[in-house]
Parts: sequence; C-alpha cells; structure tokens
Amino acid sequence: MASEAAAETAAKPRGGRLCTICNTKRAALKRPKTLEQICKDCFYAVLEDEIHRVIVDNHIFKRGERVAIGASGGKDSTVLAYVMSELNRRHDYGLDLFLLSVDEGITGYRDDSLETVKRNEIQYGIPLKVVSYKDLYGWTMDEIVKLIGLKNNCTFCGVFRRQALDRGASLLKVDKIVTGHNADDIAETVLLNILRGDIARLSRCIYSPNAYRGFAREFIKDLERIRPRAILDIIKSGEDFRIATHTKMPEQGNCERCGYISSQKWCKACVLLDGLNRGLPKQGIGRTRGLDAERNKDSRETNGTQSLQSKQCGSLDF
Ligand SMILES: Nc1ncnc2c1ncn2[C@@H]1O[C@H](COP(=O)(O)OP(=O)(O)OP(=O)(O)O)[C@@H](O)[C@H]1O
Repeated sequence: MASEAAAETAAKPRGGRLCTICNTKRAALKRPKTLEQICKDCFYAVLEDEIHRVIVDNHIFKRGERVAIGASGGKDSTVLAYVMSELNRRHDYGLDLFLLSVDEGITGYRDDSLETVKRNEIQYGIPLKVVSYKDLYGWTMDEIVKLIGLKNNCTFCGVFRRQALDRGASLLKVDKIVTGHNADDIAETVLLNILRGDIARLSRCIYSPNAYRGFAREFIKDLERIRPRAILDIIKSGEDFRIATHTKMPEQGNCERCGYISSQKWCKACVLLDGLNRGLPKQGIGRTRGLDAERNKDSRETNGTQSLQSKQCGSLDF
C-alpha cells in the first residue's frame, strides 16, 4: 500500500491539479466554457476537435473548394492557418488552401508581421499571396496618415483592408475566405452593434467599425472578471438575436465605381479613396447613414464633420 501511494504521488505533477481529461498532466487552464481544468495538450486537442465539428455540422466547406486564409501574421490568423492546414490534412477535407495577406504599408508593423506569414508559408506548405494598399489604391497607410494625421486613420485602414481581402480573393479565384477571430473580439462586436443599433450588421454577425471598440473591450473585461462566462454568454445572445420582420434592412448591391458589394451607390472604399485623391481626406469619415448617403447622392458634395474617432487600431471592419 505504501509503495502504491508513493507511486501515485510521484505520478502527480507537483503543485497543481491534474487535467480532468487525460488525468496525467498538470492542468494549465480552466476553460470558461466547461469550467474544466485541463492541460495544454488536451486543450489543443479539444479545440481542434470543436472546430472540426463546427465545420462539419455547418457544412462550411465542400470538397475541392479553394479557400483563402486571411493571414495578418498575428496570433489569431497564425492559429487559424495552423488549424486549417492540420484539419484539412487530418480529416481529408480536400481543400486547396492559400494564405492571403494585405500589406497596408505601415512601416515597422506589417512588414514585420509579414515575415511571420512567410514562415507559415514554408511551415505549412500553403502558397502565399500578398496584396498591397499601394498597388490596389495607390496609397500606403503611412502616406494616408501623413495626410490626415492619426485621427480617423483606422477608418481608412479597416475599410481598405476589408476590400483588399475581397480583391485578393478574386485574384486567387477562391470560393471562400476565412479570418481569425477570438471570443473577446466577437463579444465586443455583438455589444458594439447593439450599442450602435446596427441591426443589419448584427444579423450578419459581422464587424462594426472601430469606434467605441476600446470602451466595449474594457466593459467586457470588467464583466469577465466578475463572471468568466460573460464573453460566451454575449456571443450566445448575439447568435440567438431575432430581428423583427418589419425592421428595414439595407439592400445589397454593387458599387457603381468598382463593382464590389455595397448597399450604397459607391462603396465606402471608393468614397474614401475619392476623397484622398481629391485632397479631401475627411470625405466619408463617419457613419454610413448621413455622410456617405449624401456623398452618394451627389459625388461633388463633400463633408468632413461628425467624424467618429477610433479608440483602437487593428480590428477587421466588415
Ligand atoms: N493585413 C491582413 N492581411 C490578411 N488578413 C488580415 C489582415 N488583417 C486582419 N486580417 C484577418 O482578419 C482577422 C481579424 O483581424 P484583426 O485585425 O481583428 O486582428 P486580430 O484579432 O489581432 O487577429 P490577428 O491576431 O490574426 O492579427 C485576422 O485574424 C486575419 O484573418
């Protein structure tokens, strides 16, 4: 008996609970979703398995499809690239994967993270395509910031990035694009869209512009401290949201200028680019209803008031 007890003590890692899944390694984290305390390896395994289940249950991909992975070189898209290539191989999805990076032309920021993407290209054997703001729009973000200053630059960055991903996707002739979003980002988005009354974006469960994001982030982090499940509960509320049938939704069409998807005569990227090229960089900054509607009514009209200031850079705007 004494030796058995000794063996058990030896097997148990010192200073912590055992993983509730494998029961051998030390628990490294507590999952807010299940409240289970699990080790690193089991966390990777359950996460990959859950992603696979979501892909299969929702019929997200069809065999033979070409899929671009939006690769910024940041943590979320690096995980995404790994998981996509791993699941494609492990479960034989039969997908043709590509890494798609947008180079916004921000010295010391994107040029560094693109190095990570180039390493991913070799590591996972997925071909990489880089599209740049300079080639697509004739402007780098550094040049835009020089013109407009730091205020409002996130609007340009986010809108151009969203369209650059679409353009890159059509160059690669892919059927789908996947982008990496963690639970915190999605909860912020749900909250932001509710705060802004942006039912159209909420129903498509996509990103709202950056304004207020910093405040929403702090608020969610405060909630999480009190109740760790708060983030998942907000996401669930967003998913279960039902929109009254009489709510007016914007009609999707195509931009008259560039042909990309838009609910206005001109898409936001064209409105902003037109302003930049005409030396009126404040044109189109602000909410779509209002300024862009005006801009779309009469392309000669310009207006730089009511600008929304961004509190945080880097999130992908949809
Ligand atoms: N420059 C880019 N090129 C290609 N894809 C991008 C780029 N920026 C963002 N994305 C895509 O949009 C996702 C969400 O971007 P966001 O800017 O919110 O960054 P994030 O949450 O910090 O993600 P990451 O850690 O991957 O940078 C990224 O995971 C990526 O898939």
